[in-house]
Amino acid sequence: MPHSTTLQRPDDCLIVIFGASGDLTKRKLLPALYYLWDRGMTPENFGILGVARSKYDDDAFRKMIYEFNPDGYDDAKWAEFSKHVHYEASDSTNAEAWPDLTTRIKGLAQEHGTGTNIMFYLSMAPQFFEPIIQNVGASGLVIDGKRMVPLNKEDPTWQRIIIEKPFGKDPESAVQLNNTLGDVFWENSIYRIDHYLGKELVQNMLVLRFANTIFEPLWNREYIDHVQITASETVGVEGRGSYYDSPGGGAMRDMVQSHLLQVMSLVAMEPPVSMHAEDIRTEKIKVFKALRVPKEEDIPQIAVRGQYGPGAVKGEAVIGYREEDGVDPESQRDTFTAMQFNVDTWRWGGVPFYLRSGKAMAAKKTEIVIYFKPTPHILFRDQARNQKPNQIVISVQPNEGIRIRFEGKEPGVGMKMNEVVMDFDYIKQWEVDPPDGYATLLHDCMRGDQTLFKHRDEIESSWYACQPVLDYWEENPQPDLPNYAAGTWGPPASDLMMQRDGRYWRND
Ligand SMILES: NC(=O)C1=CN([C@@H]2O[C@H](COP(=O)(O)OP(=O)(O)OC[C@H]3O[C@@H](n4cnc5c(N)ncnc54)[C@H](OP(=O)(O)O)[C@@H]3O)[C@@H](O)[C@H]2O)C=CC1
Ligand SMILES: O=C1O[C@H](COP(=O)(O)O)[C@@H](O)[C@H](O)[C@H]1O
Repeated sequence: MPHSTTLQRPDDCLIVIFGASGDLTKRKLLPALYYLWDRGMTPENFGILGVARSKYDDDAFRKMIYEFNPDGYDDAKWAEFSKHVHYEASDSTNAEAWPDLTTRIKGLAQEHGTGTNIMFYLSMAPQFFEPIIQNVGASGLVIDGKRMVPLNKEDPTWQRIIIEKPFGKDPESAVQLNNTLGDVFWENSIYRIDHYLGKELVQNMLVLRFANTIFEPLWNREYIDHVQITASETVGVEGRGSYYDSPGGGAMRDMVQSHLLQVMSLVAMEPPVSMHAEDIRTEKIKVFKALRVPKEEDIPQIAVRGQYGPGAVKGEAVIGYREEDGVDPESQRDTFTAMQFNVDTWRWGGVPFYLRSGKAMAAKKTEIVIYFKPTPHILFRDQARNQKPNQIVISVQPNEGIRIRFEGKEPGVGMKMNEVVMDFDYIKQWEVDPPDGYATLLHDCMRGDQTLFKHRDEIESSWYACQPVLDYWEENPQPDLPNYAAGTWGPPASDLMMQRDGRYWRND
């Protein structure tokens, strides 16, 4: 299936969301489905079934979703859309609940005329993934999960599963989860979601690189000095203290191993032979396989663990991580991680990729910065100290856009240079706010497009590159934690890591 931005209508299907009483469903999934429906991008025939243990019926569930964000829905349109929305109070982790659940699913498929196509969505905590997958497998609802291609074009029956993060907490658990999924579904029916891949400016990386001739010739070790990818957040752990402080939590697992390495793979991949999902994934997988697995002796130089203490974010006092509910007062968990990755390929030999992410930092921003090498010969000698490296800054959020920073002449007599910026501002250019990534990703799954979903090999290889650092941190408690005040750019060690290499984080 080629990756496409056309408004192709997906096949009829029933959407079954496990964990429907939770935060993700009301904050992201139902609004995204409403967004698609409002633009004619849902299937002609579709139904949505929310499943969780909380005691709602259809009407109470619809009301709960609507009341979470009434401004997000037009009343008349909601009345129409919500006819597609249903709820079953059931514990889907329990096999005994499944005969009734299966009957309800089949009944709704008949009511909405969706045939046997089903999109399952696991919007649950990770400990529930495996029992639910096994119960789905045993239900008999997955009739072609193991079929590689539709039997014929008149009968494009499918059952697909979207699975939320976190995808394991180490390589072993990721492999086990992949195996459980593989017992029920073929790889081409498994959609491991990463909402960062749904972000407009992340997808724009493919267009920037592969729809233009001016960038690609420079996109290699000859011209690029290093790459920085930052995802900083001003929020702390926001009531998720017990999850974040558990062995599966922390910034490395929550953001770096998952979202940031995915973003990095789009920066580092070779041009695919086509925009077919398989061709794009093939190139991404090669990047993950080329990720250097760090040696223990290198870890103190290439990885930094941070944890926020009390401070102030945007003028508001913030308690330290260790004071958060559900957090061990002596916790060693990383609320900030900075790490240097290397992609050991011909293109990227010697080019470090510095990734960092943290909670309770000075600003919310996600950006990719490509730093170019200095000119091979300095002509403007008296200005040499002002000459900054060229940069391409891809602002994923906020201020979505792409900015190219280069040297220009200041007006007036004499040759004084200064940094100037060519600015593609997404919102000014297109006069729209970027759609939420979940709308794109749900639409892609219903169309059978896996381009923006993760293959099992990507997940497993990304764990192999991160796990040595996690193990090292586990075995070597760090006495200086907390080591950054809330509202700052992270611990001094993160700046030192860059300075050792003669480089600096872009913190504007
Ligand atoms: N929220 C977000 O913004 C994001 C979430 N995610 C991921 O999405 C998934 C869901 O997150 P979120 O909605 O925030 O989680 P919540 O904790 O808000 O909801 C999870 C759901 O799990 C159900 N549940 C809890 N305990 C049990 C149990 N013992 N047996 C069966 N069901 C249970 C709850 O329903 P009930 O108690 O009614 O059964 C609820 O519907 C997670 O994997 C998360 O990592 C990813 C990115 C962003
Ligand atoms: O997946 C996650 O992402 C959010 C940040 O997402 P963003 O779209 O707001 O950048 C993060 O807060 C959360 O801890 C993590 O689980």
